[in-house]
Amino acid sequence: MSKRIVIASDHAAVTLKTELVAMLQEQGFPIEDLGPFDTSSVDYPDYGYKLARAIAGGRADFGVALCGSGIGISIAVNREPACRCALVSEPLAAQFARTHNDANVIAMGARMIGQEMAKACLTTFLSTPFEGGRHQGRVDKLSAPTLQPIEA
Ligand SMILES: O=C(CO)[C@H](O)[C@H](O)[C@H](O)COP(=O)(O)O
Repeated sequence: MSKRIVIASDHAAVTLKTELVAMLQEQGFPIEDLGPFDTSSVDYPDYGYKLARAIAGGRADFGVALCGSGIGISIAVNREPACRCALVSEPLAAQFARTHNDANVIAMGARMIGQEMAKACLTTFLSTPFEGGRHQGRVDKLSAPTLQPIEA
């Protein structure tokens, strides 16, 4: 079954969001756009929360989170324990986000990278599987309710 994707942004990344939605639709992904739908100023924590709740609630398998730098919305999404959100600006980082971190949300900054680079990052992200193995235990630690100290 095709991966279900949700996408959200703030005002700074509405144009990039529209481009990525069109690409994903062309590629046949079920994609839900959580907004916003115009460039009026909004707060990235609100849309990061909306996206994170959609992932946590099982409405989607993967998320695409966008803002001007990608930083603010990635911080917001990562407050939801079910989300592993990776901020990337080139495809190798998108690849590692999947192979090593099993990231389920990709964040990008519309004021940091061009549309073609963002498309390349997203394509890599969605086509790269998690490697498992030695990475599984580390990812499990990320998903625990709290991080645990190691013995000194
Ligand atoms: O979260 C950010 C910075 O880490 C994003 O770049 C936002 O899009 C940015 O802060 C919005 O800024 P604006 O001046 O209100 O457009």
